[in-house]
Amino acid sequence: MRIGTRGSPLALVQARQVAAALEIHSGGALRGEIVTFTTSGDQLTTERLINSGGKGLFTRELDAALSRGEVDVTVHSLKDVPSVLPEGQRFVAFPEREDAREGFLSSKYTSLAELPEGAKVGTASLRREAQTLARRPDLEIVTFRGNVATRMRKLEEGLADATYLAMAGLTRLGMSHVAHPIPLEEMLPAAAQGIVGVVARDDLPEDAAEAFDKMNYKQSEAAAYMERAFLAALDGSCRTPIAAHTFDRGEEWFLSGEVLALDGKEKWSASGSCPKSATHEQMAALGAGLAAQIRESAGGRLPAFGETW
Ligand SMILES: NCc1[nH]cc(CCC(=O)O)c1CC(=O)O
Repeated sequence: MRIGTRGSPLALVQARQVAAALEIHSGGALRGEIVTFTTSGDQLTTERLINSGGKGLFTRELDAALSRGEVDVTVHSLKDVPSVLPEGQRFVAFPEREDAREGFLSSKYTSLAELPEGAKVGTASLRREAQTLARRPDLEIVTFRGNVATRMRKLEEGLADATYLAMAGLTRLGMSHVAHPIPLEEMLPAAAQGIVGVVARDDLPEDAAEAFDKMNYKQSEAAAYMERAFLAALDGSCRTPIAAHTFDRGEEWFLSGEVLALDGKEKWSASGSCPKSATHEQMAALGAGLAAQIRESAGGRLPAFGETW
């Protein structure tokens, strides 16, 4: 099986884990060969350009390669995957979710609360920017892009006093020790953060489909459907101030979502639950329902997402 992926260190770790699981779950009958692609998102270096580049920046080239049959499956960080997959493609596995929390990185401070008045926080994420300003309007946001090593160097150079990275990425790279995890209730992560999605064409052979089904985790799958439905109903992506997370409450899934004004001065939240036995449609209905509640309570004051692309 040819496994398409971005070439970043994190993407490669994720693709290799899928390749290893494929081999195990097919009893050695199937092997994975990693094929790397550079996506439009990888080429972005200009400040804020990422916010005007459109949806699917990190997936477009992989989607095309899968459609053309150059690869058999693609592996993605689910939070970078647009709400609607290309025609003829479907998810075949959501492996075990990694730590979904945000990580706080700083050489001097251990949390947002400790930062002195007017300190600089580096991020290129509109969600992290809005969530930061909501709690600390005095802070200054500076644009921070690049991989983990680049961002840590920027911190050391003093370009910012602190930054955020997803614990999932850091943990997969064996670097979770550089960050202070932020409780989920304190800073709700991006929808699908920490989840990996495996995508195939509709014509995936049965033996491969079975192997992917065995590496699928019900928890990751449920969270994927609920959080992505919430996001889709708000027409957002990981570059808009929308956050969502699914909590495990025994017999039920508890979905919590929020949308913020770009300056963090307003915040709309909604939450609800559904039984773990719910169908994908019922899960998606919960996500869409919470989004509708937020639209109603915001009454036309939601940021105009369409215009931020
Ligand atoms: N938007 C970039 C991106 N996409 C996935 C991850 C981390 C891994 C994950 O959340 O699954 C990151 C980096 C980050 O937000 O710190």
